[in-house]
Amino acid sequence: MSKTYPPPTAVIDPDPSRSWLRRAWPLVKAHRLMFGTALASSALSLLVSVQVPTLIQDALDNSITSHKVPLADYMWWLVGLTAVMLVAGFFARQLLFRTAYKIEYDLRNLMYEHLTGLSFPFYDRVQTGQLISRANSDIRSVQMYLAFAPFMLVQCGIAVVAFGYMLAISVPLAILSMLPMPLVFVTSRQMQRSMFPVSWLIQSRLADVATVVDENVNGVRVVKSFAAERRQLSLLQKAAVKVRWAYVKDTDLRARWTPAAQNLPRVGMAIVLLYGGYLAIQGGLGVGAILAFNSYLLMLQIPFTMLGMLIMMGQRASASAKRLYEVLDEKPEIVDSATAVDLEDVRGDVEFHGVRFGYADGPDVLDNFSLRMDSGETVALVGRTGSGKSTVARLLPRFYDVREGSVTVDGHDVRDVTLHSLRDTVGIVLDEPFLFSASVRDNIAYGRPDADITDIERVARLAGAHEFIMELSEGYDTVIGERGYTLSGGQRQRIAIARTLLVNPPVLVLDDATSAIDVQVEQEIHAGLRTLFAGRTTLIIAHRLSTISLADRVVLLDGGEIVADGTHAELLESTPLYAEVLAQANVEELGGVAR
Ligand SMILES: Nc1ncnc2c1ncn2[C@@H]1O[C@H](COP(=O)(O)OP(=O)(O)OP(=O)(O)O)[C@@H](O)[C@H]1O
Repeated sequence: MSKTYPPPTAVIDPDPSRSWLRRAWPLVKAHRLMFGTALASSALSLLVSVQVPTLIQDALDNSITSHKVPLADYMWWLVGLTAVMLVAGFFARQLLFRTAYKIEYDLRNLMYEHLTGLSFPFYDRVQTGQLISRANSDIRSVQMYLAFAPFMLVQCGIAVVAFGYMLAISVPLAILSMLPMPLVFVTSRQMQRSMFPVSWLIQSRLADVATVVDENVNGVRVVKSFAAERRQLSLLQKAAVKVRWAYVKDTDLRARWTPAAQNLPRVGMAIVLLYGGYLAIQGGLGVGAILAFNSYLLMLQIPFTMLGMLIMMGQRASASAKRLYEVLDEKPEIVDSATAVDLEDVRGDVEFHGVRFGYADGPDVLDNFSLRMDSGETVALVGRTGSGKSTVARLLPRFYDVREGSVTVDGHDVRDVTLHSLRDTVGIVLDEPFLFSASVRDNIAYGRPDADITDIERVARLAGAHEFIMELSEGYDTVIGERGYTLSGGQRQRIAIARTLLVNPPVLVLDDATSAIDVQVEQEIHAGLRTLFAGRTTLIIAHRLSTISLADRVVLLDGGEIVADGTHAELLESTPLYAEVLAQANVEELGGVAR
């Protein structure tokens, strides 16, 4: 049963000329009620805590020293204030962290939603693994700053109130006791400044370790087949040593700076003791006042050390936000045009007309490529390796846009129809199909999650997958290992064919989709494949003679354009290159079998 999850409550401001904080502001604003209550509760709790030293001072001076007021009065006041601080502190923390995690949820979903919407050219260009592992820490640092910086500012604001109380007790003592505070600020700022680069280093080195581990795990089959475990291990060790070095450096710096930052305020206490004590001896100040002063000084120390941290967090968040925005500002290249219409009642006439295409800024892969496929026709596309066959396949569902010319389905340019309806119309099966770590049933039903088991079994039979699925330990409920590695290449391909067939697309593209299926098994499923192709326009990219024989027509691709078009027998007769390509492909296959 599928459950729908709430979408992000806000999006970032799209104007890239604005500061990162302004652009992120809508994320905070979306939770303003909760966040505002958190900040108000925190301010209340802090305001009350500022009263406590004064209360103790009065208790000392009025009850203990001079017995003017019963001590119990102060005790009840203290109990009352503590109760308020408890409740306000609870709400402050609860709501603050909730806001922080909501912001994080929004940011993470925004990123993921955006990444999902980006087109193939982006994924060709960017190292997505690094990007996603970095995104996690970037999201965290932006979230921390957005939620905790205002919280820290409230603390700083309360420090001003505390200082007001100190001034009310004694102006000269207040000023004198504050003398070490700039030093506290400078020290903590220095501390953060020297630790900032190291914390960056830790993050990027951790990302390096993650990459090595990821490659080791995902490439485990290559690693083991070359017996390269030692080499991989030493790569990992090298990366791990670098992480350790950075952590040790971080600890060194902490050990050097933290005691100074923590103990410097004691200089202020010494001043209070010395000058305050002098004033008390002179009779100008009560003992309670000295005690209250010390408490206020401690309260003031927190914001002064925090300011340094706040600046550092701001720098980090700004760098992180810029990286996130780089992705969020990336515009999907392949999108529905404003006037896009749905492809409906598709017959399946497909035409490539004078297509010129190349990847990114690269050279043309296809040049003046024209191909017409009538509804229901099965065409095999043959060509040397690298001649652009897969590229043709990718243009049909509009994974990429052509540089010149057009690709049409039923006469509609693929750029004029909605991507959704186009991709429902054109089913594509790749040679290395990606399967998910889910049950066989869920994998086949990927394009139609509500399909019932009868339909799933029907397409599995057509794709020649039913028999081996039934032999799996739990049949259709067997969970496939990561990327489908618990199945053979041919089995994976058959599941992928079934998955596409379930959607019942009127146009089908098989890009080397049966290459890993045993020649004999392929022959066995030919009857099924023929049934599949009947009634839909099918483009088969294949090397094998047996697969090519399923087609009504064969076209030969060379130098980015079609050089021959006809039946297999005609091409064999008229075009020496065709025979050459076939011979090469089938020799390779035989060689592969021999190896
Ligand atoms: N994503 C990509 N980005 C840049 N260039 C690419 C990309 N995909 C393919 N190419 C280039 O385009 C050319 C055609 O590749 P294509 O995969 O279409 O060939 P093919 O005929 O299917 O080859 P094969 O039979 O080996 O699968 C090649 O030179 C290849 O290097």
